[in-house]
Amino acid sequence: HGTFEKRAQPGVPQPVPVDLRPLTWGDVNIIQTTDTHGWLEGHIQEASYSADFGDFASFLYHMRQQADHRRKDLMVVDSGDLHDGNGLSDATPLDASASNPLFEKVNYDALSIGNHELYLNDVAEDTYKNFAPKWGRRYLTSNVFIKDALTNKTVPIGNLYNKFRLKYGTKVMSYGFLYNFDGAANNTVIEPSSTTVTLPWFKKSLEEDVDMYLIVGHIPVRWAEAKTVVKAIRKAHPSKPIILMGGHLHVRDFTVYDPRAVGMSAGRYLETVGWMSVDGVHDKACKVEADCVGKHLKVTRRYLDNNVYTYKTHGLAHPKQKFDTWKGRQITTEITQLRKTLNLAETLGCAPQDYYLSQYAYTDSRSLLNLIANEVLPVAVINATRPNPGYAIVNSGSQRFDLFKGPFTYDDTFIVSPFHDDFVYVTVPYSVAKNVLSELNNAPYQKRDLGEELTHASNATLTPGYVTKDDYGYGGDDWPHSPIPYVNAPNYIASPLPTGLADTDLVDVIWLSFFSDLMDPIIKKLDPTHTYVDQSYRNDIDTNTMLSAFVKAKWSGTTC
Ligand SMILES: Nc1nc2c(ncn2[C@@H]2O[C@H](COP(=O)(O)O)[C@@H](O)[C@H]2O)c(=O)[nH]1
Ligand SMILES: [Zn+2]
Ligand SMILES: [Zn+2]
Repeated sequence: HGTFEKRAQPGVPQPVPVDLRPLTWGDVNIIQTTDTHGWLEGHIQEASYSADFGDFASFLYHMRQQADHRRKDLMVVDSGDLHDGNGLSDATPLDASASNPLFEKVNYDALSIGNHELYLNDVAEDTYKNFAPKWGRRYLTSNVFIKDALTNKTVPIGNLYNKFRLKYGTKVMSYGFLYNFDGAANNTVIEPSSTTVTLPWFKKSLEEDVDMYLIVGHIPVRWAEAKTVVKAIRKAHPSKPIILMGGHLHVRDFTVYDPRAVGMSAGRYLETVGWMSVDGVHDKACKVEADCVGKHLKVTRRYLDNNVYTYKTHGLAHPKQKFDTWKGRQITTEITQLRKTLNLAETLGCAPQDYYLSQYAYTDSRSLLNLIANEVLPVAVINATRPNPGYAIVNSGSQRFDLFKGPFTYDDTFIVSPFHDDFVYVTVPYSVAKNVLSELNNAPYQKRDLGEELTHASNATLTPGYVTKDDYGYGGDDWPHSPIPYVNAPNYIASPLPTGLADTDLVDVIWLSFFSDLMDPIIKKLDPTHTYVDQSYRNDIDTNTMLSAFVKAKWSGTTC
């Protein structure tokens, strides 16, 4: 094996190198990234995921060399959500404007759009005008449209579909589907996949002569929207292989729709790179489709930890071979330069301990959400000079990652809390304020189904990490880890409710403009006698800057 070279910061514990099982290659092989959310630098505080996008590019070079050696087809795909979660993509005035050019240096065969490319008009416009065209027909948006400001026409952001032929002869029909996302910017339209599959263009695309169908989508593999597309293709083609490379839930997952149709998603934040091999795409027995109905494809899946040891082990034909490529080094250099330009490593303060997003219950002092609710909101958001006491609420989904002990940098503000929502408020009687949070947390909301908590037998010498059980059971994780606990949190969290108040006393209820569409009806329901108008609470603090303001107020001045 290659030595475990770390890009992680000095002092970051190194995983004990292990024997990684060789990957299985099939007729057709697929490498997937999804929900990278700007993490092109990799994880400098977590050695297991410490490779950067330049290393990933070098890995792809070696894998493409192996595909040539084996004369097997290899596709590289991405399923969207390219920003919101890292300084590289979020520290520029227009999100992803500096990170997308880096992303474009990796040659993907098919890509699709994520919901994070669609929350803001200018980001959707930039994706349509500048990012999608860079990929030609490879940027797939079968059910995502934009109102073109120049022509005033509503057009696909990328391509509805793309039929292409791979190097060793596999003919692929590819689509890009987004889940039924209902929070998109008003210059975009998301068409339910159940509608799309009934349209003439889709039906006509099914008449093309191809060997397999590839659905690259920002769509959870087990959700109805995904199954709708698979079923529609299966109805037209009883045994053509169908491969869905999904995402959005930030989980490692793999599912079997039928003996010749499978779906996979490769986690999040460039922690994971998905590997799938499919044998049977060119099965000579399938002269006519009827001959192979129900005949299982031979599929393997593997969730690779994004680190150089993994890439060398699986990518190099022999351990002494040089791993770094010129392109890989160029990307790494540009990432380093961009981090400097954006000043991402600037230390704002010193975190006294680790705070975890999902490893501990929200009530636990090691929970990040507990820190946000009980310290950040009271210190950095609530304005104590106002006549009424404040009660601040945020959605737990606004917090994106763990916060580690030690130097807290400008980059960390985007890693943990990347969004820039304003705080708005209404002044209501305490009788209303005390019921708002429970109403919010009982509201209908697409909770993240992160799959069942894994209780794999943990081994003390294993580094903590993903332990995944999917439709093929355990064994998908390339690197054996001890499981990290996952604890669900309420969808909304709040600062402590003001105490000692009578029901008629007034309270400023403060929340993020991101979920005013939920809040306004709740306030109305709790106090039908009043018509409240949301007002801006303060113009100097948003979801992102509340964290930097708190760190400067409470954690600066101490040396780590
Ligand atoms: N406060 C905000 N929360 C947001 C915003 N955009 C997304 N979100 C949260 O993220 C999840 C979806 O994330 P994904 O990576 O799984 O697609 C969403 O459910 C919200 O909770 C935002 O602008 N502000
Ligand atoms: Zn995502
Ligand atoms: Zn998403």
